[in-house]
Amino acid sequence: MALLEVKNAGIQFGGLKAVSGFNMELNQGELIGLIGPNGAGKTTSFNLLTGVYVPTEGEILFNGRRLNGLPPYKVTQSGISRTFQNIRLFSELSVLDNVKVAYHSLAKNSILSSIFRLPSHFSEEKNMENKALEFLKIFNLDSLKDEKAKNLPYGQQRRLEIARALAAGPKLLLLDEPAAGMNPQETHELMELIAFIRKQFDLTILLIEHDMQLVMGICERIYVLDHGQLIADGTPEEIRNHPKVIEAYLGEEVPSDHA
Ligand SMILES: Nc1ncnc2c1ncn2[C@@H]1O[C@H](COP(=O)(O)OP(=O)(O)OP(=O)(O)O)[C@@H](O)[C@H]1O
Repeated sequence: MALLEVKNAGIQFGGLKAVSGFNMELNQGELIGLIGPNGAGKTTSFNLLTGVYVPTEGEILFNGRRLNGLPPYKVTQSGISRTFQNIRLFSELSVLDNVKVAYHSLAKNSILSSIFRLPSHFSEEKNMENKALEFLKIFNLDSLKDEKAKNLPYGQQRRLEIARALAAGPKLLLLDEPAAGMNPQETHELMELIAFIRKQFDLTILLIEHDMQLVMGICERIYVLDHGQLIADGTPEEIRNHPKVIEAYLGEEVPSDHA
């Protein structure tokens, strides 16, 4: 059984079909790209997968369970985490607290034990802090744990957002343009980091990315959207030579190794 099955899913806003008849199957452990020209429906697809939007057509199954209509926090609890195209951190909170927030949404302890500051509250708090620090180490952000998130350079903010998404313990990680705004060196390091965390945490990763070198270099398969429709899916080689993909990208960035 596929980890994620998207069957003819779509959403309409007024008269606009932002995404329509979208089919996708992700298997455990795959690293898959989702590409398409501006406005093709990529972020909308992520919003469908994470409960931000409820599909107006089709269905989404995760581990065989129907996700349609689940609110975003329930989707996170069921094992799907994401990052955003425009970084969404708690800018006034410390780097460490930004990661700890992810645990709070999953914490087993009751609100009462927090209010009355029972011993279990403190041990869970300590536990969360240690786990959060482990993630920060992986992302090379541990020395910045007390810094406010807003003071980090852009590339580090992107990494922090991924660390936070990972801290929620997902099986499926959705990354929306993780390399946006990064320089080539940062992008290269990010590629290595993504490959590493996939192995280390036994993740399945779906990646939206405009950097074609990144997508073609690390993804096993690629889905291509255009005007809300899936126009192709296949290996990087198949996608690179696909006539519909080439047509969709005419006048835009052409997906090649050297893009
Ligand atoms: N909440 C909404 N209400 C109305 N239209 C929307 C809404 N969300 C998305 N759209 C429209 O759906 C279409 C797809 O947008 P989307 O942001 O998913 O594209 P994208 O492929 O992620 O583009 P980009 O690469 O520019 O980020 C666009 O025409 C957009 O204006």
